[in-house]
Amino acid sequence: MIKEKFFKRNGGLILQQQLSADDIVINKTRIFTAKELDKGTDHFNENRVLGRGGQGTVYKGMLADGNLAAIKKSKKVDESQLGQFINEVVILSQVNHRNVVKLLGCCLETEVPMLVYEFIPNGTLDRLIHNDEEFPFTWSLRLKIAAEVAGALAYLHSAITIPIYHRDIKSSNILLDEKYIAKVSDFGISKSISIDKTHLTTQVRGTFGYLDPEYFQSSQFTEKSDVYSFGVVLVELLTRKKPASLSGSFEDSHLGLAKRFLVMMDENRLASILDPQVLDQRIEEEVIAIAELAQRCLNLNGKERPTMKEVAIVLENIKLSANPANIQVNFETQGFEKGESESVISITNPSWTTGR
Ligand SMILES: Nc1ncnc2c1ncn2[C@@H]1O[C@H](COP(=O)(O)OP(=O)(O)OP(=O)(O)O)[C@@H](O)[C@H]1O
Repeated sequence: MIKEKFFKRNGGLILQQQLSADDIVINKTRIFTAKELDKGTDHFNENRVLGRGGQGTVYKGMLADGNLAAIKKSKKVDESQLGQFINEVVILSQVNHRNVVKLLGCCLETEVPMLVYEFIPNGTLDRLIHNDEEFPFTWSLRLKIAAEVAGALAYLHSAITIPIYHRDIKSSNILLDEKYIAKVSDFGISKSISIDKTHLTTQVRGTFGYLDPEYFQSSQFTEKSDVYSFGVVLVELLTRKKPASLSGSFEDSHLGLAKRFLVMMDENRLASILDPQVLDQRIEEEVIAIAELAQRCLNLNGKERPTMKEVAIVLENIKLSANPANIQVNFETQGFEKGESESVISITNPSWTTGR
């Protein structure tokens, strides 16, 4: 039968094997029929398209139980690339975290395999930062999203039995739900270290602007490469600028955002690169703490970067001590306007600056 042929070709047997090795997982990951997904997306109607990525097209659909879902239909790929699809199923079915998008299951009996996720209604962080200027993107929301993503990555790196590296952290892979809770998505090129023990890859993967320069040179992906990419997301949250802008001034496009940010930090000119909305909100002490954290994440030497766990702790501490009455710092060293000096005194609660 043709369905069986596709199921086998799409890695269904490998998947069944992997999933049956884990009783808990098998209960969670459903195998959907082609019929249910076809019906739920109105025959993969163009007006149901949520977005298109490197791996395929994502459709909004309704499942037989009435729940909304995002259905990722892979591009036509040759058999060697099908592993990437199964990879995402195997990895995501081991993960259970409130800030990681939930995989509901997959469908392998069609010519191109499909993945079914919970539907996340508020688009991507990328859209919020760069395409939604009307949105009142408060500092506390930025801080909350950063802390949530860091928590999810810390969990993936260390809290589960087999560490998982995401390998493509960027603002367009961070989805936002109805309450603007962040959900990390797109695990297509992730690796759990049990699958790839050496982390030595022949082909450098990831996204321009977010890619760890050390990994780019050595092809050796480490947990610190995710830390670097997360650092770029922090800089996006601070500046509302694109990581690899092809438009704008020569200076903008010539140097990537991460590099420009590091130059500004070195020259004590942080204020000149910040999003004006961030400056307006008078939370300079927190901004400096986040900028310093981003600077550490972007260290060219991976070993010098903090772990995601450290990053998550620092962010939680900044959130907790985000009471301007308790924290005062001298901003003039980072090039803030002298006129803002009424909020400039000395540090009385430096816990977040040390990350402890
Ligand atoms: N669970 C989901 N709920 C709602 N929308 C989603 C969901 N997953 C993906 N999308 C939408 O589909 C788009 C494409 O997602 P996808 O992960 O395939 O690609 P990408 O991250 O944009 O690109 P690439 O795969 O090349 O890195 C996303 O930008 C998002 O708008």
